Amino acid sequence: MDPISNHSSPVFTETAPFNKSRSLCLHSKVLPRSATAAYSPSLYLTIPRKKTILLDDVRSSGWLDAMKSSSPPARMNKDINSDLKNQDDLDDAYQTWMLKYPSALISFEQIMTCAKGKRIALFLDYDGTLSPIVDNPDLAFMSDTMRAAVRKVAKCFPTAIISGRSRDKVFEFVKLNELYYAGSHGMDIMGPRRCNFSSNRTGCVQSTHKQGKGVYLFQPTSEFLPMIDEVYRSLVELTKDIEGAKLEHNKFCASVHYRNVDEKNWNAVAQCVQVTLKNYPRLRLTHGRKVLEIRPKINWDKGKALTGIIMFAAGLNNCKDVIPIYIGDDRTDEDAFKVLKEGNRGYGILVSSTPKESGASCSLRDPLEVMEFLKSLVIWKKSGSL
Ligand SMILES: O=P(O)(O)OC[C@H]1O[C@H](O[C@H]2O[C@H](CO)[C@@H](O)[C@H](O)[C@H]2O)[C@H](O)[C@@H](O)[C@@H]1O
Repeated sequence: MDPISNHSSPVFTETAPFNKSRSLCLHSKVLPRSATAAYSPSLYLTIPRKKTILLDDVRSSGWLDAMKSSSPPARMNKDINSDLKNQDDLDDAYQTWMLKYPSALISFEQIMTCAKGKRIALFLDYDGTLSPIVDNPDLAFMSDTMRAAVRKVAKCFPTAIISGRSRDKVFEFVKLNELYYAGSHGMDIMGPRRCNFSSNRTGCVQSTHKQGKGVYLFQPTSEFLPMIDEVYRSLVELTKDIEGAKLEHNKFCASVHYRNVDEKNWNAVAQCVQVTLKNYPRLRLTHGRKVLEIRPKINWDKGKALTGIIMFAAGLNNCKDVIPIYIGDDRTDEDAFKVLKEGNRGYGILVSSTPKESGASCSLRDPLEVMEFLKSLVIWKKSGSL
């Protein structure tokens, strides 16, 4: 597989021939149509009385279907025989699915044969990839053994975490200094000072991380912060009577969790989000696993973040010999899989225990298999197979 050849980023543009002081600037395509236009301040949001009209909106726009299919359903507790039969069917379906998305563990040797002589760059999603999905997002801790595996693999290959969570929050979970972090679905990238993110260009600033380390920050949507704050506050208010609904402020993105909401009330959650979005035309909706996420309408996602980190970070600027491996479980990870697939470069690995369509090229069943894969990478590197 040809890694990062024919690379062209629609987002980062180089302003000078490459040298150590090469700088980044944002291509105008990235910026929202009216980057400087004022947004409507302090819109007071209420759910209109004519709920039926909104409900129709929610149904016709396909939101409810998308919400239902956003996460594998929990196994139903029927009688044991039919449950076993269902399980057999599910296993068969999974095996068939794996013909198209082979296990990255089983295909490990094959993947590594392609990586021989090249530099691997590793990209990891957090929730559902490094930590199992749990009901309370505040308690999605990764295990110490997973942390140790990530620490070891990061010593062998440049490693980045690309998450929908805010960068600070995902750092609190992962707690490893030696990684790149891209929070808010890639809209908040932090790299060490040695990387080539440059200051004095749109969105690039020098900063100091909590531990006092010098870092570069790349935040293409920083102007949206007040708007996201406002939307977050409005949605907290709007959803406060919906039992189980939970708002999460992910800095450049507001997330409305409905995992713990009774399915009969999902309409109400969707209505709150839909009525809010109508007042903020510069924001858009994306679906995650039992979560609706509101984020800036700009040409930036996990795929662009992956491209940016490869191009300008970790000394990987001569990308031709870099082979990116991206591991993720969520719909938003599909943006990164797409970048790899379209560029015919590297490997997208989908983490899923149920069959689903994906742009990934192989699969892993769950975070435990992800950990096995990371350990295999370390063993491979240490065996000098490069
Ligand atoms: O890009 P990721 O790192 O995968 O983050 C995506 C979202 O993950 C979190 O929500 C998901 O995991 C929770 C904990 O297991 C689960 O309760 C929730 O239902 C899932 O959607 C996180 O809370 C979100 O903010 C992220 O956007």
